[in-house]
Amino acid sequence: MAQLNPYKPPVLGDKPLLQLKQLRRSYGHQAVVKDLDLQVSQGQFLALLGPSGCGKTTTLRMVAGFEQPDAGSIHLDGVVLANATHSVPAEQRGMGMVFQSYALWPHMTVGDNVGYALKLRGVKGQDYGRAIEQALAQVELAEKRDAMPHELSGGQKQRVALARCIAAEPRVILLDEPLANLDRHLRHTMEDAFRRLHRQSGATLIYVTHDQAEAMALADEVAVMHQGQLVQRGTPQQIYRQPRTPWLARFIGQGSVLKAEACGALANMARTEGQCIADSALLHQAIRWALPDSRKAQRQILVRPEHVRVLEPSPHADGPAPDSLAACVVDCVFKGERYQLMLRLAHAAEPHLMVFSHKPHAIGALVGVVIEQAWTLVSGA
Ligand SMILES: Nc1ncnc2c1ncn2[C@@H]1O[C@H](COP(=O)(O)OP(=O)(O)OP(=O)(O)O)[C@@H](O)[C@H]1O
Repeated sequence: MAQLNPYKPPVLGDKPLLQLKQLRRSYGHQAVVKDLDLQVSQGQFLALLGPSGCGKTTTLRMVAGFEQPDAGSIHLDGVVLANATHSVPAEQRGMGMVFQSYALWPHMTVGDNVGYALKLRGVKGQDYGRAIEQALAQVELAEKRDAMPHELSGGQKQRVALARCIAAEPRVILLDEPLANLDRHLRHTMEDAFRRLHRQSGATLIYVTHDQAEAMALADEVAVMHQGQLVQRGTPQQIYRQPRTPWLARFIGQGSVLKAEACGALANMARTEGQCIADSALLHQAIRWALPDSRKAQRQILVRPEHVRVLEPSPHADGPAPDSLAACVVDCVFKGERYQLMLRLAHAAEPHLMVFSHKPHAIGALVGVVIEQAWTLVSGA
């Protein structure tokens, strides 16, 4: 008999449900996934984020059982699902997968699409009907049970695909860019649907995306991949506020990576990565001193636009205020709620700084800026 309510309330387990250990996969001579270690707890919503081609889908396909690792292993609840010599078939892994293309059967009603896996398992009668009803209710499509797929919008089709996955009672739901085919408005609606589903069901989800805004909005943790490797993993807030490397700092959110010289009172910056520096005078001095030909120790720092204040030029002053950095406006773009400015910093090794402003600024205007805080990065990474 089918278990009609497969999911428990969202409780994150201490022990990982899914473990990827030193996972490797190559195609020909190209190593696509390199010694990847990743753990997912019961009830967790993990986003696997990275630029196109970084190996996210290959990783997900190895977890699903569509690809076999060359080395390393995948474990579910302590049981080996796959390694280089052994692979549990995809249909025996207890995984559900939702793809970019909804892959619904066009000749079946929404209800029959959702119940397809149950029927294969021999579920019939009231149990079958109730399971479909519950799965469709979770994605708020109960009223579409008798509709045909071609009568649905893209977002509705994707919700049916999700309901079909839920109805099959998987232990882990794997989602491969499920919103990639939808327009911006629908994507936001669907993000709400995913969040609600996770909150209400406590399902364990791994969500592959190259869209950082989507990953941040949805997941309780984000694992960022680059060139087949895990770069950093943490809550969306940690990934945004505390990126380790210049690459990640540029990939997530908006911001400028500047060089800062570390000497004298700034010596700590030479040694310390992963530190928030909230001393404007110190930061300005470090940025001014980091000249391109400097042989002194330098550190790269991340400056987010929300941490930069643009000073109004005083009509009487010849130059910028003494406690600010001098800059020239090279670009000003209207973004609806604010303007995004690109500034060229005078006397800095890395000349460009992105900032926000509530007012437009003329290209070529001279302004002063105050950098209120910055984050130190691993240099050279
Ligand atoms: N079956 C295959 N045969 C050969 N190369 C492959 C195969 N599948 C993937 N690749 C290559 O492996 C690399 C990683 O692909 P993968 O699909 O895992 O990346 P991704 O991060 O999911 O990218 P995207 O976001 O564009 O889907 C790419 O360079 C891709 O061309």
